Amino acid sequence: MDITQCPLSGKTRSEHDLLGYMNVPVEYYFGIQTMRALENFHISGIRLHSFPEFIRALAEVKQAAAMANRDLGILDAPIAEAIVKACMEISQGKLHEHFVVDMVQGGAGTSTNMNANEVIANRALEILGHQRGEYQYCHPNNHVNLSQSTNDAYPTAVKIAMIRTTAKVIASLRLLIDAFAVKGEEFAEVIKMGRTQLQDAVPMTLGQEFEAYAATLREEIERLEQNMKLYLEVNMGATAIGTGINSDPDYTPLCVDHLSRITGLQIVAASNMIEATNDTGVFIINSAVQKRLAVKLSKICNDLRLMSSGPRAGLNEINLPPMQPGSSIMPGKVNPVIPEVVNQIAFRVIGNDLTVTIAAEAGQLELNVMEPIIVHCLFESMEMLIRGMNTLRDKCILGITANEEVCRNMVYNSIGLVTALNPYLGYEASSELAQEALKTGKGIYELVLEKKLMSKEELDNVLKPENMVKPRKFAARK
Ligand SMILES: O=C(O)C[C@H](O)C(=O)O
Repeated sequence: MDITQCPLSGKTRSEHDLLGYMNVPVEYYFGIQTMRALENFHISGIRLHSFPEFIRALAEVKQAAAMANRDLGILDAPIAEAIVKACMEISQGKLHEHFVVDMVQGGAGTSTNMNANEVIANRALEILGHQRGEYQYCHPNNHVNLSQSTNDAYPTAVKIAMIRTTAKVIASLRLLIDAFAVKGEEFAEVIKMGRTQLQDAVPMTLGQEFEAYAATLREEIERLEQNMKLYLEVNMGATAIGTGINSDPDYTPLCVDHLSRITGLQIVAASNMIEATNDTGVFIINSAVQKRLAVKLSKICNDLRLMSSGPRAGLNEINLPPMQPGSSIMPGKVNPVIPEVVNQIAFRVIGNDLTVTIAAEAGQLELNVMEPIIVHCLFESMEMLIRGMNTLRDKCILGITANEEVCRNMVYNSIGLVTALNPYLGYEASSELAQEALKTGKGIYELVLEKKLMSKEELDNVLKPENMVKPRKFAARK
């Protein structure tokens, strides 16, 4: 819930901008420019306060800028201190309900930047002992936005928030990987049929299947961590287009130093500010990395749905924990709702990646004005991935059980078992066996003994689970 949904006293203060005057409810810490954005952008319905890490990062950027301006002597110390205090309150979680603009907006993020500038200015005014709206003492543009433009402050805040949100994605991913690894060990002895093209292939263990899920997801940690490092390069001091107009030559290093200390991140200034101001390459990579993770999660969920299909007329190799009645008409039916919802998250992340790609491509000359939709997509994808992975782990993976007998019977009744006899009988004889088994309905095991192709001891040894699920030494072929 944000402040615009709360009951108001009806009292207002008058504020003006280049378009004229507006009455701003006294309860609001934001001012006229945020009011304009509220009127203009009823778009996604998702407001800034849905992403607290973003608000925290905006406050940290504004704090670093105020400290650098104070150090340079271009912002009076009492005003700087009030701004710093207001920013610290916000980064600690206060006043988030006043960050109300829609995430999706025209104007390259100016509405977001002004929402932050106005809330900080009004809180700083209170700290200085003035009334909200008395901007002659602390002004959103003149003081809070000093030495900045949206075009450096906004992407810098986005990057800091992305680093922290990515860390949360990694934390959830690690827990999910651990859950798959635990199941990998639990199912280490469960022999089952491996399949390619959805046809019987060769045996494996269910443990190998689950350990492979852990392994494929483990690779994603490195991809996400690499991406986090790219976000450390920022363009504070670039101001509008990277030339640094209206900023002091010493502002960038000072601001970056303060920002590093405030955030605890090793932030560096971009070497080419013009490039850094119009480039969205880091967002493209981040989106691609998220898509890669989403695609892998979705593939795994497809597998879980297949392996748990049934219970009587499907593969029925595993049981997913039942989460809810599946059907309004079919009594007793239970659906794999958790993998299904994770599939849908993946579709959304894949769609968001396309949006990010198109928006990144749409940059023109010195700026990419499409950054708000990029930012919205990236945050949405990350938040959905975090929730999706937590849900998948807690409500599905940890509770999976194996139908050992079903898995084993499918191996011993399968024609695919014949592949294990290849090295002993040769491809031709094995093919004939497979065809006969198919035609007669007899098992491979039975046929080999019937035709005296191998002794029972030899056959049992070859078909031991541990001999079929990993490489082994063979005698030379004659
Ligand atoms: O808001 C600003 O500081 C600049 C704006 O994004 C613009 O380039 O028009």
